[in-house]
Amino acid sequence: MNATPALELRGLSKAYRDTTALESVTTTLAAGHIYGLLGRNGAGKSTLMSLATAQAFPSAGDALVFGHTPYEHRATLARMCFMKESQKYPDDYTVKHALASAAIAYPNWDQAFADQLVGELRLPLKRRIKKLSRGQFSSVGIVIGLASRADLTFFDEPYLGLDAVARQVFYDHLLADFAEHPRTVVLSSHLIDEIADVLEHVLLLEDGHLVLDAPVEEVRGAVTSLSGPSQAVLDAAAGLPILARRDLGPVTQLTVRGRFDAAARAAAEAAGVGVAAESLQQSIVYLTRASEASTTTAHTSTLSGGTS
Ligand SMILES: Nc1ncnc2c1ncn2[C@@H]1O[C@H](COP(=O)(O)OP(=O)(O)OP(=O)(O)O)[C@@H](O)[C@H]1O
Repeated sequence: MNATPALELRGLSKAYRDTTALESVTTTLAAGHIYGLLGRNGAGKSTLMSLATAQAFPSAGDALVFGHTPYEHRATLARMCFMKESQKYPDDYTVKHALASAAIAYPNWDQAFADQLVGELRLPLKRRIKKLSRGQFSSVGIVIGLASRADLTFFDEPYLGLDAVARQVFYDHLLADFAEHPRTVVLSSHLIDEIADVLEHVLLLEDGHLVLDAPVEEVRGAVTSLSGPSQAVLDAAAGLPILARRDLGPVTQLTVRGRFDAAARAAAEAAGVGVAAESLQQSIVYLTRASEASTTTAHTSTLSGGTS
């Protein structure tokens, strides 16, 4: 595997007239992994992708793709694919035209794979792009994003309008094809739990700041909920940072930062305490709230996580 990072962002910022869309984002995306670029509406996800793919210029800082500034380097541009949620196509383009253009543009294009995806996603090849439903439009992006096999592929909210079957087709093919043809994939989303099983690493943006940059395995299960008789819950949580507490008469529900291994879980359960690892989405919500509360200056959380 190439040791040059797929993407290196150094103090990357983007300001529009009255909005700071991205504020001094610094991080490194190693080659050969699937990253989730997460954040609420307006957090800066699309802006980050546009800057990384040379579709917009930064106000400060830079984005290096495989060691090069992409807008100065044609060969690097050819290694990237960016499927935008608002991808533009010429007015008279049919699905077939869009796929034919992609076949020319992307050096690693796999036509057989594209044909298979078109079939599974039931895309009408002869229909004009502008006549497609929202889900069909997203499917075109999925076919191009996957079949291009670009070394660095960005999918900006790829599932918009897709039904459950089509979303599963996407996730299944992404994982299977990634295993056979390792590359770097960045998926933006605000539906964190839906894509959690696909991701290896999460980057969370809030108001243009990178507030979390951590492997999924560090985040998932880093927050645990305990519920049961108050004293037993407090005993089970001894020494762990408490992120939230709710008392309902004699019952207490605590959310703590920390993992419960099999022995700790068994001991807590023997004392009548229910133990549940929080989902990736809930863990991210709790951890970012906690980091906001404990520091007002440092923006990026790395997770050390208390364990039990
Ligand atoms: N061309 C522009 N001119 C002015 N402001 C812009 C422009 N593009 C984006 N912004 C602003 O920058 C911020 C970040 O926008 P961006 O589209 O990157 O967010 P996002 O995380 O992709 O959001 P969403 O999930 O809603 O797609 C928002 O406040 C947005 O309104």
